[in-house]
Amino acid sequence: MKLLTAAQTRALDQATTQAQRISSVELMERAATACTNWLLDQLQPAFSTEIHVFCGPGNDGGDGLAVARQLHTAGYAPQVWLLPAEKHSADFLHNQQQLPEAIRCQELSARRLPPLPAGALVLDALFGTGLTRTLEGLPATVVKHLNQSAATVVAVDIPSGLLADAPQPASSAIVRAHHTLSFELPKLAFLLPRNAEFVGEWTVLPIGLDQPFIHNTTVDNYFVDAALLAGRLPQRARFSHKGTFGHALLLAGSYGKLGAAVLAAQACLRGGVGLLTIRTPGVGYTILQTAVPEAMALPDPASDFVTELPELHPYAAVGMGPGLGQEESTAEVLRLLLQQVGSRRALVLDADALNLLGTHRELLQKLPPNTLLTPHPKEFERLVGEPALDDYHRLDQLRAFCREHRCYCVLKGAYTALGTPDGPVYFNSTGNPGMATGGSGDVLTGLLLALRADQRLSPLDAALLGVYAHGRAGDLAAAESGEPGLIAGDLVRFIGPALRELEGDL
Ligand SMILES: NC(=O)C1=CN([C@@H]2O[C@H](COP(=O)(O)OP(=O)(O)OC[C@H]3O[C@@H](n4cnc5c(N)ncnc54)[C@H](OP(=O)(O)O)[C@@H]3O)[C@@H](O)[C@H]2O)[C@H](O)CC1
Ligand SMILES: [K+]
Repeated sequence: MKLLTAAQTRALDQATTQAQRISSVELMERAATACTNWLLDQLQPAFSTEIHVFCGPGNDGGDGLAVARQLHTAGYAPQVWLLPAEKHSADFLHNQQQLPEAIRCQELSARRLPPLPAGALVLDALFGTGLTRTLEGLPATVVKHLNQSAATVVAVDIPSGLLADAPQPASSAIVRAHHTLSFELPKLAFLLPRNAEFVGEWTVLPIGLDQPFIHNTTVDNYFVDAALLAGRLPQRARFSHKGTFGHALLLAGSYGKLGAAVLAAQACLRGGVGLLTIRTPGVGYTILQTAVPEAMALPDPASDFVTELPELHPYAAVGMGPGLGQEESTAEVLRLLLQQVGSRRALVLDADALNLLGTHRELLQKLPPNTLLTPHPKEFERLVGEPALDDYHRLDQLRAFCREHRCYCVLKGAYTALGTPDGPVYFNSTGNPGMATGGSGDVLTGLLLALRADQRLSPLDAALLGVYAHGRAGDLAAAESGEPGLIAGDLVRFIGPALRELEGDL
């Protein structure tokens, strides 16, 4: 799915009314119907539920008025609260006129704020994507009132006070919704860590907006769902051979951290690699040959760390990082690797390989094009050399980093963000908090290494598929073990089923 800016969303509304020859009031009615149906699904059949609909002066408020009317028709008794304003949108005024007299409709003031007890339902239709500045005065007081209440708050389109696509002061008054109902597409703001407390659970409600317009709109950000990945992972042809799926080299492990190498190796095999060779310190030889008999082991002459780079000739892809440690001799291996890997061999760098890049910054200039890096936010900060001011600044840093180094960078988080050399950022939709556990990143590295070794996949597709399948494996594992009980080894077991879901033209 594409993530449109607020301005693009407005243009999409217009394109839809033109293409479908409907009025904007009809579109608003559709949007309201989608919200009402969602609410009825949640409510039924608690007709006694106390419902308060808070409406602002624009079309978000117009949506709220239409929902109130529809809920009334469905047998509920919503109360409407209006924010006083000098001007109102035409569609707001239209829906205000349509409001049945039986609905209690009152104007808000600092002294007239309704008590909102636990069990009450609040519909936040104060402001939507037309927000132009931070809320102050009465609107901010109302938001504070909603946030202090014990009621369940459902935001129409976006929590009021939150900008859809731009940073805002940390002190901004923003509704903390339990649920957010977004029309047709999610918004960039939903995917950023800082906004989780405002957006709550979010749901996209399709309202039949113009698909050709969406198709032809160029965006900076995508939300990666199964539909976006359809057809990107071909089924294996009967006559395919190990060469098709590539021979990968994994440099991983150090004394006390061989588990990282084992997990990455197992994930690489489950990811479908043709052949896998692992370079570990001598101490890892027996461990790897026992734990991962499907892989070949190439022990380093040193017992505790990787200190020598093997001959790269046989390999289609090289992965380096899990559990390596940050010895100077290992940094030297990374330096040689960057010199020798060439531009045709795929390269995946993670964990200590990234930390070594952060401490040997001159090596950053040697990254071959299409290198795939998988930092978590702290590793990313070390890579770029300065902390991010906020989530949007971090996204800017990600875009700038990928442009400068012509690389792909997987910034790990709740909605893992894949930065690409040409600018677009792809936010992943799969995964769960159970995956915040040791070894989860090592599994991702192994899986990505396998997909980068696969000769059929572009660097972008390998990265998108790997990140999505990793999260999906986490979701399948959590369904079995629960989130707290999930361990990285479970992810390995579910890589196969996750990839199978993506295979072919699902
Ligand atoms: N996406 C869709 O397909 C549909 C969306 N719909 C809904 O429409 C809103 C967007 O409506 P819009 O009228 O553009 O904007 P808002 O309702 O968010 O608010 C605009 C009014 O609010 C004033 N405003 C803006 N910021 C502030 C502020 N900080 N303090 C006070 N007042 C503010 C603004 O006044 P200005 O002075 O800035 O002009 C406007 O009066 C979208 O979110 C959906 O809910 C449609 O229903 C159709 C389908
Ligand atoms: K809202």
